[in-house]
Amino acid sequence: MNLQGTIKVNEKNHLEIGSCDTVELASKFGTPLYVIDETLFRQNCRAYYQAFTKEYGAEVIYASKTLINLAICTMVEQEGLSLDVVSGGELYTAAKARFPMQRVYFHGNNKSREELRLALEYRVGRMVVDNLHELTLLNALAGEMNVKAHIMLRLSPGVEAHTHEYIKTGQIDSKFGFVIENGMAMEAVKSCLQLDNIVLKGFHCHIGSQIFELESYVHAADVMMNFVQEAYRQTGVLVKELNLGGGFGIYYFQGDQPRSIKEYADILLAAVKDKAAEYNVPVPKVMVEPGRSIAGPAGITLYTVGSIKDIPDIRKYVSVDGGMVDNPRPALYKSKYEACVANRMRGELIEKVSIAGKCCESGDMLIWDIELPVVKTGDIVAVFSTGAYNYSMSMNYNRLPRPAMVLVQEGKADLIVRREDYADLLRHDLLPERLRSSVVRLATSV
Ligand SMILES: Cc1ncc(COP(=O)(O)O)c(C=O)c1O
Ligand SMILES: N[C@@H](CCCC[NH3+])C(=O)O
Repeated sequence: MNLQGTIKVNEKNHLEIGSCDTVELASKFGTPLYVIDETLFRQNCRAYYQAFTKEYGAEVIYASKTLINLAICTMVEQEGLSLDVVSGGELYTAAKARFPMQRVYFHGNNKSREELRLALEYRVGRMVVDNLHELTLLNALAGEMNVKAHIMLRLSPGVEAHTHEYIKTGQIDSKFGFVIENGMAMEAVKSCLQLDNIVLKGFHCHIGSQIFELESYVHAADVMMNFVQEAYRQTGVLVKELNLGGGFGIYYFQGDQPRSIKEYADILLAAVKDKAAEYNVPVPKVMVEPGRSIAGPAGITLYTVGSIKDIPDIRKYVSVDGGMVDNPRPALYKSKYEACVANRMRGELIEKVSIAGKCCESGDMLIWDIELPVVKTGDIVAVFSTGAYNYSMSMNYNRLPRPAMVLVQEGKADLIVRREDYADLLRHDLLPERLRSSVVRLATSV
């Protein structure tokens, strides 16, 4: 078990986070419960700020798809990071949190007209343009609104990151960005020059997520800097900004060996500098877009154990009160997690169990074959490293209300996302007048 941040075992043999006893958190706020360690979240922001911004003047842009709400946005702002948003909803959240719009980057491979208009109205710092349709639309909208759109072009560098198939993004066969290899990217640069309301500021790429091999980033930096030079040579445009995306991996499970954020910064910035010299172009301003490595380790999820089904010599299923609805990653990517019995951290008897969710879905398994102190109904199970892509990917399948989220620090626990109730589930349901009659007649029964 990799206890990170303020997570520890207290004198009651309970799991503690942010100096809060998790058993008390579960009883006060109910379960399932997302718990965010404010100290670790801020420490991770600071580690990035120190390694990239203080050391090299690079900009760190928190990827809000990882986890976003008013409290998270506020902390990101306070820690001096910028924000990457990929939808009108994320943008609206940032605006409501009064996030400075100049520090917002708007991503997405299919932004709608309304989303683009909203981003222009808010005057976001950079639009990260993914395709020609968007470029044309953006130019037209900016013209109508009498503003200029400051953009970066998202490029597909053809770099394969060694990670799960579904979270790779930099390879050529991908829905994201302009492909460099086949000339699409250069055509896009040329198109920008024809468009009156577009100001091309830089290039962007993102090669994937949960990446441990820093060499993949060096490769991407090489391809991108080569393109900076080529674009300059072919069009006379010398961009001054290079956004190399996010993707830095974290520890989830034994065998995961993340490098330090400082190493990541040193290697990446050295690569950009070397390549600038090699390709004879000025060193651009560098940006990175971490998400998982800031929020992931800072979150845990608490569940209460309900039914336990023991199939002798085969498997013992321990069912909890959440599952794929609050953490779809094991079902989607076969992601592995570590967990503990939060109310009995050091148990004598250890047994192998599998932790199941409560959805009507055989694939709703959180953890297969984990060794835990003998688990009983009513125990609190804590799953680690759930801060990233859990709440943000949660759903209401089986009409399960989404859990609450608390922010803990130095013994204080504040609710930052309220638990959904049944009324929330019906909030958007409408009953047409013709169904309201107490006698519902079938169309055929005339
Ligand atoms: C464009 C872009 N930037 C940044 C990120 C953040 O990645 P991560 O959470 O792996 O750091 C993602 C997600 O993969 C992304 O698609
Ligand atoms: N949602 C993915 C990673 C983010 C992909 C975004 N480009 C995960 O949970 O690992």
